[in-house]
Amino acid sequence: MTRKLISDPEPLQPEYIPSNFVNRENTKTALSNLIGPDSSRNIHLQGPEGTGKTHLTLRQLNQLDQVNTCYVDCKNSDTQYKALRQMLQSLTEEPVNTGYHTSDLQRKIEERTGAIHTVIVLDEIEFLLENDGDSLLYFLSRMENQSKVNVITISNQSLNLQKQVEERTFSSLQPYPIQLEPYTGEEVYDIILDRARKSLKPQTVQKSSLTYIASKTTNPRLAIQLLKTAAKTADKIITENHVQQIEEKALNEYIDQLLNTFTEHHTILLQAIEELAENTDTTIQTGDVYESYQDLCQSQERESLSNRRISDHLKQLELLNLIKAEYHYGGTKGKTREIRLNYPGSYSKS
Ligand SMILES: Nc1ncnc2c1ncn2[C@@H]1O[C@H](COP(=O)(O)OP(=O)(O)OP(=O)(O)O)[C@@H](O)[C@H]1O
Repeated sequence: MTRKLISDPEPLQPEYIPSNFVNRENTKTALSNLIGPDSSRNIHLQGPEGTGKTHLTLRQLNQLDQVNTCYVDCKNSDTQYKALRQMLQSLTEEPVNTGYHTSDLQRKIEERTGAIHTVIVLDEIEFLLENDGDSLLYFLSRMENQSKVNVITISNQSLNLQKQVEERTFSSLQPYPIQLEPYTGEEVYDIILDRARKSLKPQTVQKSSLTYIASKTTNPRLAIQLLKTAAKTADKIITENHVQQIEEKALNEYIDQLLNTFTEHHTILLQAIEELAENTDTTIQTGDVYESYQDLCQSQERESLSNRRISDHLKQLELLNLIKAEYHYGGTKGKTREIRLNYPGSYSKS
């Protein structure tokens, strides 16, 4: 990162957890009452992208003493097996080899959680539920040491947890629901103002440029990315005009970051959809996406994946909210999907 305008790059990084959260007092209080050795409640946190679900939870975990914590990002650990390995790794602070059977991992986790209060966070749980069903949640909801465990599930707005899991799982889990509402423009303004104050040199950002960013998106993650890209590229001062010039670059960096734990095929697939979207005002058929994806693979001399795998990749792009899909059932082709791009904020590709 260039340092011309930036005095401290940390507050602009995705993993930076702020000490002050703008307007989330109620959520902070709820989390501190519900998580920890005095509680065995399970929680389901839900809300649109960037509303602070992950960082508010991590902040709460950081404040707990004498407690084991396991954080699992289900985007990467999207099967019961991978998630259990990740949990055991967190609990033992040692690598866990792949030779174990699922039931061995479950037993070891039960042993560990019996000794000391444990908080298990399953972030972006929709990826695991979509890919592998609810067997992990069922196991967690029936563990022996329920009184010593908090299970926290976090999901985006589209998941209906109660519908997605079996009734027996939901009724033993009984998660306390916490709903996070989207931010207003003023709240996004306050969030980026705070980041600008902490990371930029004095008098390097015009107020109108922050107002402009806050008018473009209610997602603070994207807003912070806009500020960061603007700060890295401006000469002396960030003006509204400068933000307008770097918007597309910032959007691309934001999307790269969302996709950085996925494969190159996800990127190629999104590129195929972008190209199709440029040439049509209506929705895109899945068959056209496959074709266009295969053409792109060929032009890049890469082997393309099967339709079955590409279908799973499309679902993941949908869960990342980068595309919207409408499903149609019946007819000669069985289940079909119509797709359109869904870029964050009020952005579309020019
Ligand atoms: N109230 C707030 N005050 C300050 N910063 C915030 C606030 N809410 C969110 N942020 C910042 O916005 C970014 C996104 O937050 P976070 O990752 O916690 O959101 P999320 O709801 O988990 O998003 P997603 O569902 O997309 O994973 C982070 O940089 C976080 O620090």
